[in-house]
Amino acid sequence: MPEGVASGLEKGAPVRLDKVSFSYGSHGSYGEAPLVFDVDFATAKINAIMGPSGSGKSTLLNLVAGFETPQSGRVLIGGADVSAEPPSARPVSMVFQENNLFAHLSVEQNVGLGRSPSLRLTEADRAAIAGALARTGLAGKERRLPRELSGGERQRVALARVLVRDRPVLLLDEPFASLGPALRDDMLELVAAVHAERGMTILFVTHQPEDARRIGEHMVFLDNGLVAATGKADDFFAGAGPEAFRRYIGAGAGGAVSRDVARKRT
Ligand SMILES: Nc1ncnc2c1ncn2[C@@H]1O[C@H](COP(=O)(O)OP(=O)(O)OP(=O)(O)O)[C@@H](O)[C@H]1O
Repeated sequence: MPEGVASGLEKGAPVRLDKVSFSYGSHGSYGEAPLVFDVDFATAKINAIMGPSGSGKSTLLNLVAGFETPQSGRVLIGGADVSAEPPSARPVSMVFQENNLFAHLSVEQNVGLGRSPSLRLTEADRAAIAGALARTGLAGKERRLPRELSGGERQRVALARVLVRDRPVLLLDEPFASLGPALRDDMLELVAAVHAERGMTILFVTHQPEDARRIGEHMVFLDNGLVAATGKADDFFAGAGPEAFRRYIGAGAGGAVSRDVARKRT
């Protein structure tokens, strides 16, 4: 990966979408309203991104990652305009809900890709990979193929790769949505612990209010292709969020603002 954009960035680079507009297909000519994002994410914090299905959460992450290109406006990471940069040149890592791994490569190789796309690894790379595998509870599973792992273990491999890449921005697109509640809890703990160590800026798309409540520090709420509200996650869950947010989590999680939902880490 080209190091140009990443080098010199401190941990937890600021991420900003400056009047970004985007529409799929024929640039909106069939009447689809464009998605418009004008937002600053909290630097070095865990930003929860929530909103109804179709509100634009994945599109927003893809614009930051470079898988989509704005029709107008700018994507700024660490103050630099990366709008024209391909994904590989952007100082970000991304973990999806699934399919993060290459099926024919071992755990160790999948993690190694975070260090070198050609898997030409130095001793220092190998040490970093071993450290990341230990950190994510995968020591001893180095030689396994992804199909020989559980769903949770596969997501741990993806997180181990994030660790060895060591980028200042981490994009998480519902990475634990297909895991059961106990496993999801473990993974949230791991993300929170990694964030405490590394301090990267995290953009965390989730449909689960309890997940956002548990590790989210800042909230970005999308509605209908727009940033409808932003603020401290605690304030949103204390009922100070917009009516649309209360309706959303009320409908989606049976009144998740109540106190008995997973308590936030301190
Ligand atoms: N590849 C695509 N081509 C055309 N339209 C798309 C494409 N991907 C998404 N859209 C549309 O863009 C809008 C935003 O979609 P997006 O996937 O970003 O929403 P989301 O908030 O992530 O939804 P979900 O919570 O269901 O994953 C939706 O109206 C969706 O139908």
